[in-house]
Amino acid sequence: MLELVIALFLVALNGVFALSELAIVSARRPRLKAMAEQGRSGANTALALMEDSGRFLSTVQIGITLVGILAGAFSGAALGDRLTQIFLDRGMPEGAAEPLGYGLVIGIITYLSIVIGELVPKQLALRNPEGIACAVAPLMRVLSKVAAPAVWLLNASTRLIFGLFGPASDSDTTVTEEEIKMLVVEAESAGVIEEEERRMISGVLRLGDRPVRGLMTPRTDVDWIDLADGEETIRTLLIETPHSRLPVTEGTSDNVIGVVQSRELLASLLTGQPLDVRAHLQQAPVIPDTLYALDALAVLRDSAVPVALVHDEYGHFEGIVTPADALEAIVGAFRSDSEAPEPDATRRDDGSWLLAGSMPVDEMAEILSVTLPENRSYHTVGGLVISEIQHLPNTGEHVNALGWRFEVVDLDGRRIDKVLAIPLNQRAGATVAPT
Ligand SMILES: Nc1ncnc2c1ncn2[C@@H]1O[C@H](COP(=O)(O)OP(=O)(O)OP(=O)(O)O)[C@@H](O)[C@H]1O
Repeated sequence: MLELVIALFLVALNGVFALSELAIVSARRPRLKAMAEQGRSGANTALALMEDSGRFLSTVQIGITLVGILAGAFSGAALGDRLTQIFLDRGMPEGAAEPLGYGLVIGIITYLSIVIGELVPKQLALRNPEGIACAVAPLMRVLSKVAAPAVWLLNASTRLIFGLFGPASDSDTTVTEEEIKMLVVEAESAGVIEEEERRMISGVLRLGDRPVRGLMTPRTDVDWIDLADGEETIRTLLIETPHSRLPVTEGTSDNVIGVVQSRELLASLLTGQPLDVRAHLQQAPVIPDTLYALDALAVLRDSAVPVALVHDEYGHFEGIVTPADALEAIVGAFRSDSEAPEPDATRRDDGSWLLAGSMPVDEMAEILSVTLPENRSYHTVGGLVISEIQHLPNTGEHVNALGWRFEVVDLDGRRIDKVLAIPLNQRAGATVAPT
């Protein structure tokens, strides 16, 4: 009987080691940090064990190996003897009693070791790694102190063997952008950072992937002066524009020759001087629309004029970008004195979203939780709709894509102003063809 109790105890001990190992290895560091800040006991110890994972894993390995040896050498042999004796007492021949007795003991102990010693504790550990890590960490720390000399020997031997294979490759330690994004989402759900901070970090990371076309003010919205404009037209523009820098074109609208500050033109008008736009011209950097926003920001930083003129591959003037556009891509739209900004996306009670046609498509992908095709040629929600529908749509037309139905609800001229996005699983029987 005592042998049976010892065997079960060893199996359970194996389970404790398996549980502790998986819980501490798979616990998320930001969540443990948050628990430590909330005063949860064991959280700091678990973090310390994670920091020194080599020593912790060696301790667990020593524990599991010792338990296995003890279970086999002591209780296995003793239980095998006991069971063989029982079969002999019942008149079984010795040649059959011994293999049967030992075979049964090996089978039962193997079964219990796998189920109670490994599978159940590991499943348990995966369900709540941080909570279990906090609970087992103090015991594991005591054990790792007791086992320190043996652990040192194991670590030194492991390092020696790894040393024979040369230095570790960099790829193992490189953190990918995707991992950073996941970490930031986890940090937010663990309460380590605020939602607003998470949004800004995602916005900064997006700047490196987003072409400047996705955040520029398009040419249709730009207030600019043509050198051929009469004084009256320029006066009206200066009175009406809320912007302090205006691009200046000469000849064609694609030939932007620089920018002027509206303040300087107003000053010369107020002092009674003749309106000479060319005299106030400043050179602004010209950038291609495919340049990444991060690189555009570097161009603006090095430029004396904080406006970049965006041109496409054919040399057409496409729009302008200023540091304010980059900041807006990170923190969202600003309220100006003249008008409250309309949000790019508004969620409606039925789960659909009303989206601005000019909304950057990667921001849309984030709020709708969809993955955009790698080789896409569009940058805005309106561009997505046109690319899917394959023509300039009219109000009321729709197309199904990315698991959503996109319906054009408002046009501004030929420009798509508002799009209604409805999840397709909400509309039974939706089709994939434009109307
Ligand atoms: N001439 C312009 N026409 C249309 N949009 C412009 C013009 N100049 C700047 N913008 C846009 O206005 C937004 C704010 O830009 P920014 O703050 O750099 O200039 P601003 O509007 O002139 O304001 P400020 O007077 O503070 O410089 C950005 O989206 C920018 O692209």
